[in-house]
Amino acid sequence: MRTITPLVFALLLTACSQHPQPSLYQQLGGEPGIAAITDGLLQKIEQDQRIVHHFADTDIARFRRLLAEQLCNISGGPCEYTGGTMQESHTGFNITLAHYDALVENLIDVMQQQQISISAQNQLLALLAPMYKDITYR
Ligand code: HEM
Repeated sequence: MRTITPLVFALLLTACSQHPQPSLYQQLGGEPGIAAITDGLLQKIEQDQRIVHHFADTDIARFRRLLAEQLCNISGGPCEYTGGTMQESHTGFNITLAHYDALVENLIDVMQQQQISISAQNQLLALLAPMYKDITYR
């Protein structure tokens, strides 16, 4: 018994350490979760007078597809992002930091409504935050 107990303990420890943490993609609800976040964000943008004008000439179906691809890709999901770079896609729109903050505020509201954990929300926001340099004042 004395020799078996440490062995069992070691095996249990190994099993625990090999149990993977859910990826951010999984924490966001996988493909259906990201589809719901994207749709929710589009609805919020549509109602937000601070930023809706930027999308007046945008092909919304294409934007929806590319945004979902990008959220899937950066959160570790099995998707390829097929859109343009953030810099080229946002050039000429005169997007300010206030516009950027408005969009992020909408995204947080949507994630809150979808009951995404605060930890997962923060992980996604941390991935998006550095993009502001490529999106604003272009
Ligand atoms: C974290 C922030 C953002 C992310 C991740 C993001 C992501 C994207 C993606 C993936 C696209 C499609 C790229 C393509 O057309 O190839 C796009 C396009 C676009 N984004 Fe953003 N975006 C962000 C912030 C903003 C903000 C703050 C605004 C304005 C308030 C904005 C306005 C637009 C517009 C108008 C388009 C469509 C451009 C067109 O019609 O060709 N985006 N964005």
